[in-house]
Amino acid sequence: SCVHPDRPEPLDLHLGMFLPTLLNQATPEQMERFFTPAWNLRIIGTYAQTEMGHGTHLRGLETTATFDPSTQEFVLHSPTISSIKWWPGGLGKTSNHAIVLAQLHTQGRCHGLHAFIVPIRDMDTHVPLPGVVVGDIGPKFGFSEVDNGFLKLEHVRIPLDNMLMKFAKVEPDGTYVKPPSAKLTYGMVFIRSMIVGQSALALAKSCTIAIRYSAVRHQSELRPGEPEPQILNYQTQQHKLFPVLAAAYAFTFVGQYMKDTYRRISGDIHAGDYSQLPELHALSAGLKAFTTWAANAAIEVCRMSCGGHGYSRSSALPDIYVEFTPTCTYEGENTVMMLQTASRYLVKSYRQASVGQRLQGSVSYLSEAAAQRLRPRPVSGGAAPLSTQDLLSLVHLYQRRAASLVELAAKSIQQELQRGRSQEEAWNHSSIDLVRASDAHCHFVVVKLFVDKLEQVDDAAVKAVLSTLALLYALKGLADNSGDFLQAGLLTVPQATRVSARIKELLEELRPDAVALVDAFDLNDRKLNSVLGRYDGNVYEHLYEWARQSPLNATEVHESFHKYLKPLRSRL
Ligand SMILES: CC(C)(COP(=O)(O)OP(=O)(O)OC[C@H]1O[C@@H](n2cnc3c(N)ncnc32)[C@H](O)[C@@H]1OP(=O)(O)O)[C@@H](O)C(=O)NCCC(=O)NCCSC(=O)CCCC(=O)O
Ligand SMILES: Cc1cc2nc3c(=O)[nH]c(=O)nc-3n(C[C@H](O)[C@H](O)[C@H](O)COP(=O)(O)OP(=O)(O)OC[C@H]3O[C@@H](n4cnc5c(N)ncnc54)[C@H](O)[C@@H]3O)c2cc1C
Repeated sequence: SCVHPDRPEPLDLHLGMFLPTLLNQATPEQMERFFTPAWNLRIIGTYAQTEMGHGTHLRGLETTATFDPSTQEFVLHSPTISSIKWWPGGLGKTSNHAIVLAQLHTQGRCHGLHAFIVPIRDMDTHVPLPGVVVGDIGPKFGFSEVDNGFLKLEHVRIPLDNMLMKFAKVEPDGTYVKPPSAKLTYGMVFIRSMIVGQSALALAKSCTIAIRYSAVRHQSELRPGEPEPQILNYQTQQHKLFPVLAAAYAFTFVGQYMKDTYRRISGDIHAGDYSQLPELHALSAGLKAFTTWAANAAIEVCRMSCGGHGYSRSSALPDIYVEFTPTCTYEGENTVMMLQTASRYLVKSYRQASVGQRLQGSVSYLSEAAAQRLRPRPVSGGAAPLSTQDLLSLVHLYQRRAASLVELAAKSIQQELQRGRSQEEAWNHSSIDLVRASDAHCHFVVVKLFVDKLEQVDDAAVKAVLSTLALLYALKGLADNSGDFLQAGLLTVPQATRVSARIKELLEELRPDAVALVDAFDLNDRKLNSVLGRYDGNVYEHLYEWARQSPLNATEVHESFHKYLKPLRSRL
């Protein structure tokens, strides 16, 4: 990571999952035996959970770890082709250890998924150990620097104390001791929380490149006879890029919040208080999905906004895209994560609120919504007056949209049940609504955190421009999702028209500050690694320079001319 800052590389899983999983799930003795050498890079580890046949449905994983009390060992085994571990980063060639997730069998019973530390390569020769079949899975969409691997375990024996036993335990006689909370073994909340910050960084990089380049690039005529304007002066260009800029700021604040929340709640967990784990799981799953989906789409908007040069790898945007897009899939596929937030949290909370329970945390608004439903509605009905200036009223609007979509999803489940479907069938037949509800909930959380953040800004000028960005973020989201707001009776058609007009004004207001706002992300040229996004704006000279370095230009006449073209021509 020192050689390629922010680029994927073979040690990512070691640093991002192997070490943190040890920190969270290893006993003090295991910390000494594994963490210290891992910290010193003698042990290089990866996190091997996904199998060829299953990534999402963890209960469907097939790898087994069977305890043999006669030797005090676990026998790790991949019983089928589909049970071969598949995808772990750094597994193919780099790692000498893996944390393997396997179904624990002891005393003839299966106790579900547990984590085991499995040495896979000889510590001196790096040759795979007996019974370990390991290799690289081949070329991918991107990530070519990373040896994502496969791992087939053939009755591989590891000592009893290689099971991560901070929570669940196996005694020497094979007795299984349950963890204090079954949910602790899921893990993954750490990385999901951190991915939110990665979304912000990917957005910040992309819009820095696209906005700087749009200030350098001149194209077409705005007024006949006048010099070609900077493309950043076109309203459509601003409409593409300024909402991305606003989202980059929003997600930066949400990323900081997620980091703090993770620290706070994981502190409680270490102290034995698990009460906030559901909130942390729901928030990290939902915001991981919400921010990665948004960033994934926005990177491509930025790339296309650079015209032809955006397609050149010199822009850095193609690499940013292929390196970022797997965040929508790994660490929990996004749709599945949205459904976790919806089901396990929003719908459950909705039901609790409906019977009058007061809710805490990010869903407390569902209590208010439930209370409002009990009050008689005003006779006039209709949407409340909308202020395109007042951020707090917009937060409230997002909150009411989320509440209404949660209600819609919960009602859909109810209706499906009344039709005689089973709970699971009713659930599947409502899952489009459930994902929509989660999306709206996350959108509300993002808008709220952005607005909350403004309260902490003292500098009046900074506060003013950040407020403009927050307003743009909120109104653009309103315009993009106007169907939801209209359907929920929170917006009228004339109000929607006013929102579009206000967005245009905000774009114009932001134009003079746009370049300064991306400079404020403080991403240096080395980190951006983009010819189009250079700080000095000297794009064309360096584009020419970059092309001259292309391997095809190493010789004036390419060997293909002598090998193929010339002989072919002589035969014609
Ligand atoms: C799909 C689910 C969420 C559901 O699993 P399930 O066993 O069917 O569970 P359920 O019945 O829905 O829920 C049971 C219960 O467990 C809770 N729960 C679920 N996940 C967590 C968690 N992480 N923390 C805390 N709690 C969790 C749920 O909310 C449920 O709670 P409840 O019973 O309602 O109170 C889960 O299995 C899962 O997380 N799958 C995704 C797998 C994944 O994330 N794999 C990542 C592999 S590593 C990787 O990709 C590395 C990337 C490379 C890089 O970072 O560079
Ligand atoms: C670059 C990269 C690196 C990775 N690194 C690692 C690693 O280091 N370690 C590791 O263990 N794994 C790793 N993975 C694997 C990754 O975690 C899984 O691919 C991911 O969890 C998704 O699981 P899946 O592939 O089984 O997708 P699937 O679950 O098969 O998803 C396919 C489709 O089915 C849908 N679907 C599945 N279940 C449901 C459901 N219940 N409800 C509705 N729709 C559903 C999904 O929404 C999706 O549209 C990596 C993957 C990639 C791409």
